[in-house]
Amino acid sequence: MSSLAANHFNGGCLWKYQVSKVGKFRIRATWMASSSTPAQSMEFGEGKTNKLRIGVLGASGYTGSEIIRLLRNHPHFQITLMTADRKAGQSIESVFPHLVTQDLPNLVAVKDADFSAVDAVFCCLPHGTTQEIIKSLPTNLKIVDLSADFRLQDIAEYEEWYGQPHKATALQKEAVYGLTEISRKEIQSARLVANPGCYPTSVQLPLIPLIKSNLIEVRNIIIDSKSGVSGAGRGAKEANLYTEIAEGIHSYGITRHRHVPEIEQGLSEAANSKVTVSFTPHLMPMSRGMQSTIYVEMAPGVTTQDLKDHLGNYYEHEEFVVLLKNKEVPHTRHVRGSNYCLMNVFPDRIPGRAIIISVIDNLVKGASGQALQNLNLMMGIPENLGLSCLPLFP
Ligand SMILES: NC(=O)C1=CN([C@@H]2O[C@H](COP(=O)(O)OP(=O)(O)OC[C@H]3O[C@@H](n4cnc5c(N)ncnc54)[C@H](OP(=O)(O)O)[C@@H]3O)[C@@H](O)[C@H]2O)C=CC1
Ligand SMILES: CC(=O)N[C@@H](CCC(=O)OP(=O)(O)O)C(=O)O
Repeated sequence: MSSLAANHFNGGCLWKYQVSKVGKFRIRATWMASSSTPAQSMEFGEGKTNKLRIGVLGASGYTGSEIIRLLRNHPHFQITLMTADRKAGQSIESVFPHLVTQDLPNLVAVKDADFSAVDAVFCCLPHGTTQEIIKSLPTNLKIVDLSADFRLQDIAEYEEWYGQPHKATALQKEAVYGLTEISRKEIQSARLVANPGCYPTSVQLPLIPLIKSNLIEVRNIIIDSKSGVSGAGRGAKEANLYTEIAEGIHSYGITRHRHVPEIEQGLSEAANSKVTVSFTPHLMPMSRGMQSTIYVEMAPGVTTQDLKDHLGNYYEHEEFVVLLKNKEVPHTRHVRGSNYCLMNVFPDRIPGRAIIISVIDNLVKGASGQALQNLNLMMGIPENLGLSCLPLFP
């Protein structure tokens, strides 16, 4: 059993956290220790709520609605601003009837938003639009951006894969790539975090630790990924009609999906050399969930058990990344609606190769859940606040 402690200021009080770990699971205890100065409490916002005031930009979209759902169970965050584009002016229950029981502000257009009543924002907007909107936000705000706009360090690469020049290059330099379990230290001190894409999360969580320890070769990495349709957002698109999606699957973006440079950026950094991957995503007839099946070549003398042992040790103390035991096969059903990434490693029939399978919920660990983990970290509070719900099953 181990423990770690953290302090933060909220509503004029210093809250002390003691996080105790027993094996894989964390038990959290909180208590109020003493009064803080007004200046310190400013860090967490002022006003009637005594909570950190959160803006959700793009609250009428799928990832925005997941942020709202997760924040329902957050002890220190309260939503005070929600924006939409076409749906500006509407109430949240008219857009998402499942949120009717929540006491939330109406949706406003970004141009009409009052950011003086906000301490931090989740930016759940389409890429391209996001850069200019973030550029115009007050610089005191903490921001977690769920779009792809600040993920690629090389702006020439951004232009190549996203088909438009980057319009906020200074902010791009400031942004920290938010793959939580890998870059926790950098995220803690960041003001702007670029939340990873869903496919890159499912691929990098298993591969980065193995590459860093030279357990797999960085050539011939083949990634076969499958996503639920919510990955494409809520906007109406002909290709996403029930009649186009149901009872069939199809690949898309073969060799040119915009997550290729993001995956290669993360793996190259881990390898300290340029890594090129084969990546093919598929659209599945399911509303949410994502699986990546990854075929790798092991380094000379390395066995699949070595890969398992390493991933097991690497993630031993992580709440949200779990290496399955024995030959258990990860299943998207087992992460549905939760912030978990489940993974396992299997021997391939081809000697020297291994098959790694990882699953996440694209909207939670692949988007809003990881974004909340990151904002918790940026605020110096326990990373799992609002996130420790079990998956929906069946
Ligand atoms: N869906 C997923 O699984 C994942 C998505 N992401 C990324 O997160 C971001 C949000 O995705 P998602 O929630 O799926 O998208 P949605 O299409 O479901 O929602 C987009 C939101 O942005 C608003 N919006 C659209 N255009 C504009 C604009 N020009 N100005 C201001 N607001 C605008 C929409 O408002 P309105 O409804 O009124 O039109 C809506 O609230 C995207 O960048 C996406 O790529 C990242 C990881 C996973
Ligand atoms: C099924 C589907 O369409 N998925 C989206 C990826 C969703 C996501 O994570 O992408 P960003 O955050 O990078 O936008 C796609 O392939 O473009």
